[in-house]
Amino acid sequence: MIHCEGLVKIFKTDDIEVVALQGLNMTVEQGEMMAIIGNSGSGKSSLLNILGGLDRPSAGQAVVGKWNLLKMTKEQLIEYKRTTVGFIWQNNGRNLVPYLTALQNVELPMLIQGKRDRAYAKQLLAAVGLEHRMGNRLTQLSGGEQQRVAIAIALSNRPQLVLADEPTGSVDSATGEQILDIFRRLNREMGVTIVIVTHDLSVADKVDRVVAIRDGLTSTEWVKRKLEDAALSGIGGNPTETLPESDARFGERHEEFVVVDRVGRLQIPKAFLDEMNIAGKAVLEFDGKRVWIGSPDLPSEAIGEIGGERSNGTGGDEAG
Ligand SMILES: Nc1ncnc2c1ncn2[C@@H]1O[C@H](COP(=O)(O)OP(=O)(O)OP(=O)(O)O)[C@@H](O)[C@H]1O
Repeated sequence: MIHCEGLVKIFKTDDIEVVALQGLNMTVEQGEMMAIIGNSGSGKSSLLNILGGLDRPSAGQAVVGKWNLLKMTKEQLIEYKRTTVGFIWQNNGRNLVPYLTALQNVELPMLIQGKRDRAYAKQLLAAVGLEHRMGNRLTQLSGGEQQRVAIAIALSNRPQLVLADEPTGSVDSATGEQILDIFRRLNREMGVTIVIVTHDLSVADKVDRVVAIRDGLTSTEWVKRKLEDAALSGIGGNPTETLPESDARFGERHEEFVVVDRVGRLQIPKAFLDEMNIAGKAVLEFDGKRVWIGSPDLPSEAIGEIGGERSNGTGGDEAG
């Protein structure tokens, strides 16, 4: 559904250039529900805005379904936004009209496109659990209910892809959980691909996969373990070491992978680099099964020894 390769986004202001995405690679399968996680300024919104057709990439590849986001004309971009993608923001004021009812709000984008479908609008509001609130004005709804109206609106053009930027950011945790459950149901029942950008680690429990973005690049990926795998201990090393905010509970349920791009580049977590005293360059050794990364100050036999110990299962934490 989504394929980004070497994606670059540069923001130019008068005297400064900010490289928000530095050659990012990411693939999302059709029908997947996944989350993108990362610190403030890591490039999450830049990526989501590109995928939503709200902003143009500077270079690289970004393909969503049949659409090539780098090569689209203005007219194609409008058509893409109208037919393929639905957007949900944390601040849902961006796509809600306060003095209209919930139902009128959902019908509005349909009207603009000349395709009003009251039955479908009602069906969407029922799907987000608001059948009893359809006739209420937005000002009469709670923040969580308004967010559910925003989800119904995002689905009003029957999109194949829904992009949600911090959808649980401004609601309490119980409402946040409800919203994620709605996403999951829509994903299962309607087959919509869902990409959620968040700081919120509890989202990870509700999605199939989490991709971390660091400095404008995908760095680490966590895939939800199958139940039987989760019962086994020790798979995937010690994920909590590199998890954002070290959430051990999350680590127990997900298997961690480092993202390696087509030309073999990967990101080593800063904590590991500091621990190993690596700055600027490192030495690499391949023992036939694993690649070991060490500081240039470490004699190469030492890396070999560590490798030997590890493959015998007696070593400590992994270095590479
Ligand atoms: N319109 C813009 N003009 C200039 N720089 C920008 C613009 N939008 C984003 N940036 C810069 O690009 C980088 C990535 O920003 P982005 O908003 O994508 O990060 P983010 O991960 O979504 O952060 P947050 O979680 O705080 O929203 C930051 O350094 C930011 O300052």
